[in-house]
Amino acid sequence: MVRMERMNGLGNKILVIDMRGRTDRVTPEAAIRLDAHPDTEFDQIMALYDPREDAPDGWIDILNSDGSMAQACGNGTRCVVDYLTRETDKDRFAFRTIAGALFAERLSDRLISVNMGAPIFDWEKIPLAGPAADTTHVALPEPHEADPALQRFSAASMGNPHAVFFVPRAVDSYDILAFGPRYERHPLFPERANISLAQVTSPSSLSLKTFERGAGLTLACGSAACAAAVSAARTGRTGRKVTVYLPAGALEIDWREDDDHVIMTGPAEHEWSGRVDPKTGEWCQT
Ligand SMILES: N[C@H](CCC[C@H](N)C(=O)O)C(=O)O
Repeated sequence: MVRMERMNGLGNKILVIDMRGRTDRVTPEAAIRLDAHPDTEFDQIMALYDPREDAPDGWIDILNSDGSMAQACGNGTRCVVDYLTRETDKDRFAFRTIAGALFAERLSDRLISVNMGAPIFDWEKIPLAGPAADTTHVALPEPHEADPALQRFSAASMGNPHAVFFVPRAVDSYDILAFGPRYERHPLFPERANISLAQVTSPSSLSLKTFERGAGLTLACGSAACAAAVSAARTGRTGRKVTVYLPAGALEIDWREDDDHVIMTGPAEHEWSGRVDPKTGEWCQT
């Protein structure tokens, strides 16, 4: 059994599983068993493995609740930092995931910043299934909704694929469950996509709701907040510093001019500690 922390990032349900010192991996079977129990159901598992030369604070595997691997998880990364700050007085961390290097900094007991890297707008790298000259306005081929606001989106990758639909009304006024699953698996998205509704509320703020790839409707999606903020800035809807409002709070996004990197700042919350068998998913609270 290894240490497992039940945490959340603005309500995004995270399990941090500490695999340091081991050579095995958290299995998809364990992930599916953990998600099947109401106390351990999650959006993402952040599995932390031993440091490496190119990852001084550890390698992180990100597992969605459907067992699929993800390249980025902003809310989950903040939870890993919060977990590690209970064993060290370090403030700066360098990880690596399948998408590359990932840097984070603890700003206070409540706030953690994650450098999510530079957004990717090239249709082939997002990826989209076909050419898109302008990824700020991509028309979604049939099957799509009748509402014109749900027929075109801005596409971006934060290491993981995002489709952001800018809508004129409150994001909660749309039934995202009616089209989110179909849009997530639309043929235009060869690696599926995180589907977000964004309502711009000022030149420096927007509200967001996301149907996540591999996890479904979540209370918050950090990488989607980044994708929505850069898409809003690209289309002149906002500046490069945006507050993204979610049901449980806000994320501050800063798309830096100097290095094109996106810095996401927000909280992480610890709920309970436990232990888990990474092979079978058998667990207990401690
Ligand atoms: N479902 C996402 C991964 C988690 C993203 C989200 N929880 C975040 O905080 O960034 C994907 O498969 O691309």
